[in-house]
Amino acid sequence: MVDVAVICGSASDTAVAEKVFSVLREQGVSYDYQVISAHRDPDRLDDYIRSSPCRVFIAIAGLSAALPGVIASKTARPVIGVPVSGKLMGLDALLSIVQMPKGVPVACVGVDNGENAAHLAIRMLALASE
Ligand SMILES: Nc1c(C(=O)O)ncn1[C@@H]1O[C@H](COP(=O)(O)O)[C@@H](O)[C@H]1O
Repeated sequence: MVDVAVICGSASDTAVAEKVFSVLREQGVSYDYQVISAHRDPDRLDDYIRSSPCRVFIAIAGLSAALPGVIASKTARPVIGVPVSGKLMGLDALLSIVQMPKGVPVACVGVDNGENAAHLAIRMLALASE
């Protein structure tokens, strides 16, 4: 059983994931880490979402960042997206994550701001434990 599932679209997003881990570790929150692309490996992503016992997902992705939205389409658990800076300073990923259609919500933190994704996840978890 883990509290948070952290998923990156690519191993190249690891530096942003490390920011998430550092806050979660500091606060004693358990997490699982996976690199799974919704674009490149949709079936494995589907399997992971179905089998993960986590309570919150943090999805980290750059470029055309479908990952957080695809996760949100497959679970009712909260999804926090972290846009990663890349070719367009992260604006492409930011807009991909923020502009979700109604009914499929994704919370979005600032570009490369893995720390805030972890802090927001911790606040969500606190709702259930208070
Ligand atoms: N946005 C996505 C998705 C996805 O949304 O499924 N899969 C990979 N990516 C992003 O592509 C960028 C370049 O990836 P590579 O470095 O592997 O070419 C990464 O920032 C990743 O998050």
